Amino acid sequence: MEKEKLRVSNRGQGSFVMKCGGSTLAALPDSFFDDLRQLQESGIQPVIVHGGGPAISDNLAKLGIETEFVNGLRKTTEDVLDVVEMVLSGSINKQIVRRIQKVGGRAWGLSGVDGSLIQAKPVDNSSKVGFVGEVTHVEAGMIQGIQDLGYIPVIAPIGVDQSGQRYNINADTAAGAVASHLGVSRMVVVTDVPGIMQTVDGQKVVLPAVTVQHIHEMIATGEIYGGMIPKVRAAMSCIHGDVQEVVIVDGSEPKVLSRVMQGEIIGTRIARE
Ligand SMILES: Nc1ncnc2c1ncn2[C@@H]1O[C@H](COP(=O)(O)OP(=O)(O)O)[C@@H](O)[C@H]1O
Ligand SMILES: CC(=O)N[C@@H](CCC(=O)OP(=O)(O)O)C(=O)O
Repeated sequence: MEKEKLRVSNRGQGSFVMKCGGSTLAALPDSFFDDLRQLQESGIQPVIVHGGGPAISDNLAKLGIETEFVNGLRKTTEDVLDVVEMVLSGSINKQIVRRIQKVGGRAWGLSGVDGSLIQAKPVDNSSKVGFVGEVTHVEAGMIQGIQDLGYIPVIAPIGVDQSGQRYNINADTAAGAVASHLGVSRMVVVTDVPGIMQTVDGQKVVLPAVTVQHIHEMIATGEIYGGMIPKVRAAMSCIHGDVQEVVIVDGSEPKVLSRVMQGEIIGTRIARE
């Protein structure tokens, strides 16, 4: 166990977890995936955890299944869960794999169910939100095995427990848990805004860095709301472990991933204080 932990943490230095939000997936240019491929070829080992919230909502609407969010989490009935798994583990996961392959990269898609990669239990307010899970364990060795074979792991955020029950996990939460268990030093959250924004003197500005205290204040004042809340929560919980920083960036910025990896000040950085 200790040996496995050491292997995992040594590996973390050359690896990063990228969370790719459903809000931005369709808009990501081929050059984004080409940048990712080049990073991998240079010896950096990316891991992707993706969302797909808008595509889930579209599919639920087509099927006439009602959907609602409780504190940012989708209320997940058995019917909703079927669609969530179909969209995340199926179409979205394979779409990302194909886009990486299209630019000559190597990608291996799987969900948290495969090999019990993401183990989960019901969230505390499951009586209100249904089959929504929180992560109890991530099989980091499996992710490394895929990396050792030369592939970029592309992970859909569905969790599973020992009884075989599956859970819908918010993708930011799942990415934070993967980053922590893998012991990477950095998580990059790719979304549709250039970072955490605040209105200063009537102008919207991107904050280059935020402290945990500032995040709490911005949530309290409503300046951080909706889909940004699970991102900052995931960031605050993973920077307590091996993860040194979480960077929130806009996926449409040219070469955004390599710029973050080179330490350029871009997007919003949440680091350990
Ligand atoms: N302070 C903030 N700065 C920037 N975006 C914010 C902020 N607070 C809330 N948001 C919202 O968070 C959204 C990103 O979350 P979300 O739509 O869930 O994206 P994703 O699909 O990438 O997870 C932004 O489009 C914006 O509407
Ligand atoms: C529990 C919960 O809310 N799960 C999310 C999972 C997808 C997700 O998080 O996608 P984005 O990253 O695109 O928001 C959902 O059902 O929408």
